[in-house]
Amino acid sequence: MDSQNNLRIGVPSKGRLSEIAGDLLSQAGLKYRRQNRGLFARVNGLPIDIIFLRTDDIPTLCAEGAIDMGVTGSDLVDEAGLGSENSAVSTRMQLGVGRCRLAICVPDDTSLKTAADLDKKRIATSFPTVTADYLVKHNAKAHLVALAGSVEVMIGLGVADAIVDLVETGSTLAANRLKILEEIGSYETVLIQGSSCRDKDTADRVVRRLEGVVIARDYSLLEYNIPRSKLSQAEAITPGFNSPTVNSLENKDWCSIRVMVRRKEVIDAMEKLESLGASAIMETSISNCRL
Ligand SMILES: Nc1ncnc2c1ncn2[C@@H]1O[C@H](COP(=O)(O)OP(=O)(O)OP(=O)(O)O)[C@@H](O)[C@H]1O
Ligand SMILES: O=P(O)(O)OC[C@H]1O[C@H](OP(=O)(O)OP(=O)(O)O)[C@H](O)[C@@H]1O
Ligand SMILES: [Mg+2]
Repeated sequence: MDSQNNLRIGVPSKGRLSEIAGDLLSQAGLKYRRQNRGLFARVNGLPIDIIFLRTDDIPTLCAEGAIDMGVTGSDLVDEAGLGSENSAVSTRMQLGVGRCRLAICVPDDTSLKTAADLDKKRIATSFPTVTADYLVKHNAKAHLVALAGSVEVMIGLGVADAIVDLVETGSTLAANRLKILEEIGSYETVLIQGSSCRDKDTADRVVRRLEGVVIARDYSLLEYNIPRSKLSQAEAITPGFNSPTVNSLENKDWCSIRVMVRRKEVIDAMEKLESLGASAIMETSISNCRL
């Protein structure tokens, strides 16, 4: 196939999402070699090119049709003004990683109570579009100072009365003696697709492959034996992704169950199943799946 028709996927060239995106694509069987600081790589055996870009440029370049798909933060999709329905990009998948919140933050000892109190104040942020939208909804007219980074120090420097920035663990806020006044939104890493995508079949294939990895990361396979008389109670504890697989055992009064369970619920489910009378309860991790 002519490489001009290859599906182009934009991947962060540096920063925290660069490794996250690379690992996901590699686990989904999209193998490529990035040479030195090259900005382009061809995927082995598939009609796909990887373009390495700044994370915050990926939504706009996808909307412009320069790339067909991209891995980026949903916060950056919103900030590019592309978060609404009917826009030039759509979110194909939430990737279950890179979770963070965007928040209005103020000094620990502030007298400010709500977003409305920010009227006539100064706010420093790397998210002027999302911030302006939020302030309009809360009837506050503030002066926005748009910056590329290190936003948390701006109150101390006298540049602003409040900031709007991403918060993950909250440790940067604590280190700068700031606290959250209001949360604007919750975000995560997403796979986006442009409306003029040049190869929708390959794009769907990429989505299916990534779904296999993302679901597998979230779930474990649980197997156990249970008396048939307890089957419906066991099914209530582990309803499964679709429904559990029930197999017969030599002893007709018993059956064996195979079921997918959210990883964070496994220990709790094991305890409940044991109390119910289940035996040989085993958890196996899954690295990839098709449901
Ligand atoms: N703690 C966090 N701080 C900032 N961004 C985060 C955090 N956790 C997840 N993210 C996501 O990562 C995106 C930033 O990705 P980027 O590739 O620019 O990484 P970076 O490490 O912030 O790079 P840079 O050094 O250029 O600031 C955010 O838009 C957000 O979606
Ligand atoms: O709640 P936390 O876990 O502390 O994470 C949030 C901090 O991390 C990010 O900064 P980054 O490291 O990207 O530096 P930057 O400001 O230079 O972009 C973000 O802008 C916050 O400052
Ligand atoms: Mg950053």
